[in-house]
Amino acid sequence: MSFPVYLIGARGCGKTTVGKLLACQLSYYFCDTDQQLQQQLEQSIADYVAQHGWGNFRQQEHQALLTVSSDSTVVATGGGIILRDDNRQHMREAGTVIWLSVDPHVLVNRLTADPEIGQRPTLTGKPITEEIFDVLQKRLPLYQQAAHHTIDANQPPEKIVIDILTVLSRDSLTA
Ligand SMILES: Nc1ncnc2c1ncn2[C@@H]1O[C@H](COP(=O)(O)OP(=O)(O)O)[C@@H](O)[C@H]1O
Ligand SMILES: O=C(O)C1=C[C@@H](OP(=O)(O)O)[C@@H](O)[C@H](O)C1
Ligand SMILES: [Mg+2]
Repeated sequence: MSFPVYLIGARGCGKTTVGKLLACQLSYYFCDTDQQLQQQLEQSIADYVAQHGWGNFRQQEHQALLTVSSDSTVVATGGGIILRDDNRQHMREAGTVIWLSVDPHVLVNRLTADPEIGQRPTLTGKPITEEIFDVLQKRLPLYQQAAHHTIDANQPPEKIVIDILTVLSRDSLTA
């Protein structure tokens, strides 16, 4: 059975980028909870959060996670998916959870180069490249608790995909 593969990690760790490449290599579908949400809501995350707040966003995000969770699918989640217990439990039980672990200074460089501010409004009121250190510090235990595997994602996307395929093949051999 080809269960879903969930990519988790901080903003800018490469969930969307690596997810597309990984899906291609696995001949899986690719879904992104942020893209799913913005299409369904017909507005950017920034606009939705400005109007309805983060609490309502997290409820929408939970529903998007359930919607895109299907067999033979690579799911790129949003960086805050791990905040809800039910999201962490769902992903761990429904499929394989891969944490793309990236050094915060590398995240700063990537988010500076490509902030995608419509999708990534500030979480704390600080600029997203400043808040990343505190946000990541608070979320580390949740990424660790949710993940079946941790991958060093400070590398080029293609190398990350190779490392993910290696752990997935080990899983299938020991299943
Ligand atoms: N492994 C990587 N090496 C260098 N740049 C990367 C890597 N993964 C993603 N990026 C770049 O970082 C930015 C954020 O990537 P993205 O896939 O949107 O991350 P996420 O979905 O985790 O927020 C994009 O500009 C992307 O091109
Ligand atoms: O870290 C977070 O709480 C968020 C990360 C974003 O997704 P990416 O991690 O794909 O940027 C997006 O879901 C939203 O801005 C909230
Ligand atoms: Mg993304």
